[in-house]
Amino acid sequence: MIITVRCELTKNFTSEETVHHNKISIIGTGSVGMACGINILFKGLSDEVAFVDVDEGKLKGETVDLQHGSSFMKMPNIFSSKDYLVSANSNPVIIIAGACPGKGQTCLDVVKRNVPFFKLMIPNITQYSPQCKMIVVSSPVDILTYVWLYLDTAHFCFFIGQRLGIHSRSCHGWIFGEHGDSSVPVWSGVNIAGIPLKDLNSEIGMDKDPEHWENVPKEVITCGYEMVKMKCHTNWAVGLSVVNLMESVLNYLRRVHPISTITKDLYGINEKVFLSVLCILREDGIANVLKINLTPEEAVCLKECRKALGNTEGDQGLKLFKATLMKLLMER
Ligand SMILES: NC(=O)c1ccc[n+]([C@@H]2O[C@H](COP(=O)([O-])OP(=O)(O)OC[C@H]3O[C@@H](n4cnc5c(N)ncnc54)[C@H](O)[C@@H]3O)[C@@H](O)[C@H]2O)c1
Repeated sequence: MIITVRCELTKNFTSEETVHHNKISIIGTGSVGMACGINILFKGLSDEVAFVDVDEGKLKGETVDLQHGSSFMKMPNIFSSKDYLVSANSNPVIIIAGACPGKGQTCLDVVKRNVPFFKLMIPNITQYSPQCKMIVVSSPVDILTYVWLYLDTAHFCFFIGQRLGIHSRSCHGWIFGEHGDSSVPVWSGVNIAGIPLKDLNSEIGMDKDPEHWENVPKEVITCGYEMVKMKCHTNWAVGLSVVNLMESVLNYLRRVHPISTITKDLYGINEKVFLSVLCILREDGIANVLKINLTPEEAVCLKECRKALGNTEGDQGLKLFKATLMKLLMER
């Protein structure tokens, strides 16, 4: 037997084989994938993280760069490969690979480009992690049910906090409905330490509001586009919000999050529709939907929002994407 420094330094009491209990895989090491990865590593949410990407050079570069920072991480087991075998026995698997809308492109263009990616990715993921939950972050927007509205609410609280000089975590308020122009800011629920801002300014968020708080939700809608103009993509806030939701699931936290789920007979909307509402998130997903009191005006806005979503649902490209995704999931 060759005497090495390692044998001299330590005495083995158990087998050297590493046993991992909790592995997360990230498919796609672009800007959003790496933002999610770094958050998971810093929080120590799993005891192993595996990355998969088609671009081997980038994959290796990102992995080695992260591994070199291991001393500063709570959990340093980072692996990667182009081969999905590296993702075996993961739960959850986060899918962040795929095309982003380029300049002048619509969501539809991304749909058409992302369908072949999904056809390739989902069978590979499920082959090695048949029991996994999948969290989809890739565009198009209506598949991002667990992400978008949560991110909008985070932006909403941030902008409120900026105006008041208070940390956004101490600003409570929500965006309901959908991600986009018809999203609904629930001003009646906005409060700081239980003090409703509506009690201090009864016109808050309305057109005649002398303080123009109605600009806050407008900023929420436009800030993503502004960031894309400045840095060509967005990644940090979405990465943080994805990992925060995962924390609720993985750590059995039963926290309340504003996230999209399929709803029926809620807030006067009788049809089945994906809407962002307040949900209790637990280890196996959404446990309950919280029914809060909306003002009649907010309820009307939510119905308008449902109509806007209805228009999107009629979109042939989105129908094609959903049908393909559902077929792939059913084939698991
Ligand atoms: N939910 C949100 O808020 C949000 C925000 C930003 C971006 N996005 C979406 O997330 C996705 C990724 O965004 P990004 O900025 O990280 O993009 P990016 O271009 O930086 O990275 C995409 C990565 O996916 C990889 N990839 C492509 N096809 C693959 C495949 N078949 N298998 C494995 N890897 C593959 C690419 O090599 C690349 O590294 C896009 O669809 C984008 O629209 C969502």
